[in-house]
Parts: sequence; structure tokens; C-alpha cells
Amino acid sequence: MSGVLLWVVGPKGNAASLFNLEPRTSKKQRRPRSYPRARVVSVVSAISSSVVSPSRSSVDRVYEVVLKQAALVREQRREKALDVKKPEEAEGSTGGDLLNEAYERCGEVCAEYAKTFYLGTLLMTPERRRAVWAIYVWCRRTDELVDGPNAAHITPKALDRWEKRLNDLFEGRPYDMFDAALADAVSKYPVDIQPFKDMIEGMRLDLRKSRYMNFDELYLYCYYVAGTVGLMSVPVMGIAPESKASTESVYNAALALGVANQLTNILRDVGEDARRGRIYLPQDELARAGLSDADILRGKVTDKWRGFMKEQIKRARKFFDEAEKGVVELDAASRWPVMA
Ligand SMILES: CC(C)=CCC/C(C)=C/CC/C(C)=C/CC/C(C)=C/[C@@H]1[C@@H](COP(=O)(O)OP(=O)(O)O)[C@]1(C)CC/C=C(\C)CC/C=C(\C)CCC=C(C)C
Ligand SMILES: [Mn+2]
Repeated sequence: MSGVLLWVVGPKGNAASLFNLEPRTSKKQRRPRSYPRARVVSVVSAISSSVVSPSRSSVDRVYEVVLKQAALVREQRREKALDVKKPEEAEGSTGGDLLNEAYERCGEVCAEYAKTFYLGTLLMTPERRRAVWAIYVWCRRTDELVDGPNAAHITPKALDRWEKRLNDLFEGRPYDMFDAALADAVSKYPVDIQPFKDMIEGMRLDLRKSRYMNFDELYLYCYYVAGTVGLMSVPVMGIAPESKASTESVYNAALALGVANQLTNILRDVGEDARRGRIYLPQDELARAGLSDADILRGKVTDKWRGFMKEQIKRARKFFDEAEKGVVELDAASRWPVMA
């Protein structure tokens, strides 16, 4: 039975049983003159210049989404449509107790699976916090499709069904209470569906690809599975009303935070991933360093390996530096949670 069906089970039970998780062992479009594409290319190129810059194609694809997100926020600001309801108001209009319970359950899942993120969310305003919890849960469930105990049963078709379900919840037709929390959150904040779809695309990549030829390919993967989280989060975090930064630059910083996290994640999990048949490290960079897949599987820490890893860490740090510049542009109430 497809693993996807597991997530349509009843709303009761603890987070672990609902998710059926075991404890973890471990384009192109016209661009507005105000924000020339060259700037994005230069940001990403500068970040990655220490090794290999992502080709224009990956940068273009990701930049298109950044522009879309930024345009959506500008539109909402112009129309003064960003009328974020307080939780009490939300209760009255959307069936109160059940919705509150749904959000609480999202918080429990976040607390259980991501202690550091959870602590960060505790520093947020209550309404933002619960929206981030709902986003967290959707991301975690999406990742569990390809990494969880039922991963062996997950096919591209199952991911297509998960995407159909995503479309439904964005149109106000949630399948379960976690979806209901997210449906409510995306109705209150100007969150676009594209980054969610792109995350599913990243999971499709994980099903069919286990090697990355160069950093361009890896960058696109990192965008799909983690940069997208930054783009989902900014509309909830909010940009400071006094900020003089362009909306696009804030989205770029958020994207960088996701990419930085994912690169770090990849460096941390090299051994575990390799044992599962996945090597995310760029093959051309490994070869230039005189390293092979066999060296990774052997797990021996050599000077060659140390030298290689130092360069990888340097690149991840540059993405973190890029992200840090954007944090000060966020709404004051969201800066500490992100820094934390
Ligand atoms: C301007 C500016 C800097 C704004 C900040 C915007 C912001 C809050 C960005 C958050 C970026 C971020 C923390 C991304 C998380 C990336 C991540 C951990 C991706 C993981 C991918 C798959 O990797 P893998 O399978 O190798 O990993 P595991 O071993 O399984 O862990 C993911 C697992 C995809 C799913 C992502 C999540 C479950 C995390 C989602 C997190 C949030 C919604 C919380 C963000 C909130 C705070 C407070 C940072
Ligand atoms: Mn995972």
C-alpha cells in the first residue's frame, strides 16, 4: 500500500504514530528593471566562486521563483490585503477549537522532530509561530515520503498524489488536520504554492538521482529541498516596514539560509547518505581533489579529505553570511527567531 495513504489516517494518535516514523537514526521571464538579473547571478556567483559557480540555468530557474514571491508580497502590500488575523479572530471564522488543536498538533510534531527550530519558533509571535509549525509539518511529511520508513513504496505517482493534495489544501480543501492548519496559514499570509511544489520536485529528484555532477546541479537540489523553506517562511516572518531593502534581496537571503542549511546537512550526513546509496558532494570537485565514491564509503579521514571538506565548509559559510545580511530586513519580531 502506498506510503502516502498513511498520512490520510485519522487525526488522533501521537505525532509519531500519525507519521509512522521511527525514531531517527540518524526561467525565463521579463525582469523588472529595479532588480536586474545580473545582481542575483553575481550574488550566487560570489557565494560559490570559491569552487564552481552554478550555471545560469539553475540560477535562472531559482530566480524566477524569487521574483514571483517578491511580486506577490508587493501586490499584497499595495492592496493592503495583508490583514493578518489575530488567533482569536481566526477562531471565530474557521471553526476555532478544531483549528487550534490542529495547530497545537503541528507544534508537537515540530517540538518532537526539530528541537532547534522549535525553540526558534517560541521566540515568534503566537500567530506566526503556529503558521511556521504548519509549514514545518508539511515539509517534514514531504521529506518523510522519500526518507521515512515507507520510502521503498514511494513512486513518482505517490508524489503526484501528494502534489494534488497540496493543490487541494491551497484551494481550501484540506485532507486532514495538519493540512487544515496549513490551509488556514496560507489563507492568512501571502504564501505562494510554488516553493511547496518545488520541494516536491526535490523529492522527485531524490527518487531518481543519487549523484550530482557539479555544484550547479547540487545548488538546484538545495533550492528544491531547502531554499524553498526560506521562500515559504518570509511571508510569515514579514519584512520590516522601515526596510529599504528590495523585497527580492530579502527573499534571496532567505533562499541562502535554506541552501546553507542543506549544504551543512549534506556535509554532516556524508557517511549516512553514502551508505544509503546517495552521494550529494559534487563529483567534479571530488575528482579534482583526487577523491572517489569508494573513498567516501571507506570513511577514512585523510589530508585530501580534510582539504576537500574545508572548501565545502567555506562555501556553506558564505551562504550563511549572505543569509545573515537579510535577517536585519525582517520584521523586528522575527529577527531573533531566525538568528536563533
Ligand atoms: C531573510 C531571512 C534570512 C529569512 C529567514 C527565512 C527562514 C526562516 C529560512 C529557513 C531556512 C531553513 C532553516 C531551511 C531548512 C532546510 C532543511 C533542514 C531542509 C531539509 C531537507 C532534506 O534534507 P535531508 O533529508 O538530508 O535532511 P534530514 O536528514 O531528513 O533532516 C529537509 C528535511 C526538507 C524539509 C525541511 C524541514 C522539515 C524544515 C522546515 C523548517 C521550517 C519551516 C522552520 C523554519 C523556522 C525557523 C525558525 C528557522
Ligand atoms: Mn530527510
